[in-house]
Amino acid sequence: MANHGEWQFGIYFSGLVGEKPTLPMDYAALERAAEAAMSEEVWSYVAGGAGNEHTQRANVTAFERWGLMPRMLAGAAQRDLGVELFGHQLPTPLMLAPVGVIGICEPEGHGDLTTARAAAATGVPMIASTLMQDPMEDVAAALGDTPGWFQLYPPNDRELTESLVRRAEAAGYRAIVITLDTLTLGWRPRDLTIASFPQLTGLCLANYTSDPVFRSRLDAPPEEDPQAATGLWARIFGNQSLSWDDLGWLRSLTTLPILLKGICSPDDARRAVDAGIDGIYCSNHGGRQANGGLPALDCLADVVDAAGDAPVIFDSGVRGGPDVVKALAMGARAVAIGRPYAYGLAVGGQAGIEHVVRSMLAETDLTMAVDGYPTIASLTRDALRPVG
Ligand SMILES: Cc1cc2nc3c(=O)[nH]c(=O)nc-3n(C[C@H](O)[C@H](O)[C@H](O)COP(=O)(O)O)c2cc1C
Ligand SMILES: CCCCC(=O)C(=O)O
Repeated sequence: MANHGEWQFGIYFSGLVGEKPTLPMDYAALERAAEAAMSEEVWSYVAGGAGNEHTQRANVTAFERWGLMPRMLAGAAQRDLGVELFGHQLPTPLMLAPVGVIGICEPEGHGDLTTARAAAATGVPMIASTLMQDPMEDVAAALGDTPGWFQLYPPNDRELTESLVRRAEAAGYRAIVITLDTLTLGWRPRDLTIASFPQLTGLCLANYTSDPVFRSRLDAPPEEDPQAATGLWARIFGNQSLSWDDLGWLRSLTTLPILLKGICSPDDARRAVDAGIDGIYCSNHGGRQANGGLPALDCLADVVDAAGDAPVIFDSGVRGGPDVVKALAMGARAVAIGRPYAYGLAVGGQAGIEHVVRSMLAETDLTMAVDGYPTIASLTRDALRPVG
């Protein structure tokens, strides 16, 4: 059994064992190292966002507008970061957000499997994207006992949608996350300039090309005519006519918990819960889709209030332990990271992801220790004050 507790009490400090760390110890250094490690195409794709990237930057600076109130003598010598989600006890509230094309962040092109192995080693759940270089079954096997959720981009083909959900169930994923904010791709100037997007996504169609329904739609197998497979994928990927009326049908496909990702409006959160959705994933896709929007953090509290008993997962702009703590205090049940672990993978492979995860957990744990919050339950909105 892997030791998932290495981050506790901040012992994940290379300095404590007297060695100079070989991996970056802060986010700015991680970003610089990732840019140096990645090709220009991959860097533009992963680091970039929509438009002039205002929303992407605002996601990060939104955290600076909130401060944590330190409490003394609060019994925080021992912390418990455990949370319950859909009947499962998780050791920490951290999750790996779905990053389609994570495979390309690793030269060997098996970044999905590497991510799953890092998730297994740290006990931090992975949300596996529909867009992967390795099929979901292989990724689920690499996760072992660590929970995996499957992120669904519902294609414009009901039979294929059903097949993907059934496969996810059979492979052992424990929840389905339906992403709603990317039914079409946002305006991404960096990708438009480098024009690399079709090549990069074309590498990540393993969940489609391994699917019997997808294959049945092709005249020749994808191995013989990859271009036709990519063309078909491009035609069925977007499902812009998806509506609230389709949720009943999506709900009927599985007994697994379903979450909707990309929810920022409290009205949408309410509507989702009314439609039998089990969890809300508050996110603006890390600022990669709509520019000119609100920072995701600014939407979180209202979404939590509207979701009632349904758990809310949060991502977009989380860059360190204090951000995790602030999102939890706002009411998120769990907090996910996207770019940080993709950069970890580019810089150090599996060890790089583990380093990012353990550093973030160590900083979360230490923030709670220093500020006097022993448990996730002790983190309420009372712990937060607007800065200035
Ligand atoms: C390169 C890249 C690919 C992504 N692919 C997906 C995806 O396939 N499905 C999805 O729901 N979200 C995807 N996202 C969005 C992430 O799940 C997450 O919402 C976002 O990265 C969080 O913001 P952060 O990068 O600031 O942490 C992707 C993000 C990045 C950076
Ligand atoms: C076609 C969607 C690509 C994956 C994605 O979600 C992203 O790049 O943000």
